[in-house]
Amino acid sequence: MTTTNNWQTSALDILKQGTVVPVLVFKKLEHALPVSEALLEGGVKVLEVTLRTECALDAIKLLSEKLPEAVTGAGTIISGEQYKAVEAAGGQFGISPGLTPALLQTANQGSMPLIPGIATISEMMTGIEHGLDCFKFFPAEAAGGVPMLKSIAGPCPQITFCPTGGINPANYQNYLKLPNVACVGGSWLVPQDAVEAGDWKKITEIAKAAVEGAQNL
Ligand SMILES: O=C(O)C(=O)C[C@H](O)[C@H](O)COP(=O)(O)O
Repeated sequence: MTTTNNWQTSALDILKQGTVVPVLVFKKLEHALPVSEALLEGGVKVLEVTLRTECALDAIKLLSEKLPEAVTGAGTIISGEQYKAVEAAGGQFGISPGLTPALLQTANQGSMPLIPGIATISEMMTGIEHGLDCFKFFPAEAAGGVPMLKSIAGPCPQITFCPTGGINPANYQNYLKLPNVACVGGSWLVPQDAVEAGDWKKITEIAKAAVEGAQNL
């Protein structure tokens, strides 16, 4: 069952727009703009706002309106209802930690690309059956890391990944060197203590270092 979708852009286009994708947890709506501006200043363009906090949808709406130069989407989508809510809020993409056939069917009826998470070959095959060729690999480090992605590239070289989970400044380049990895995601890019302290400069510095380190690998 290969399903075609009417997504406004492809999942691969989204993944290719930023080599490092911050996993954002906004506890307060007022943090959304300054944090995102600091990330843009550091060269980070794709923003994954997790739906883990109450203000997440409002943050996606705000960033979509105020920062058109960013590519704002949602993380932690675990239901079709959440997918639709993100779409309605103006999100440009959705990322989920895992996948279910119901979620994939909802996404295939929508206009927003979904990048669902997989940790096993069988989950990836379920995604492929629904017409997908881009996945989050989550939790990357715990689920086999770089060796797992190298193994998957054997039978399925056409599949592209955004590994997330346990990625940090010491290991992210190892992932980005793989031909089946377009970008990596992680919370290390936006430390909560910097957000709480309003240290936007620090967030720009971390972003800049990560983006520079991703170039010329
Ligand atoms: O919220 C989601 O949608 C998730 O799937 C989980 C996040 O992607 C990871 O929690 C990020 O992992 P760390 O960079 O190790 O903190």
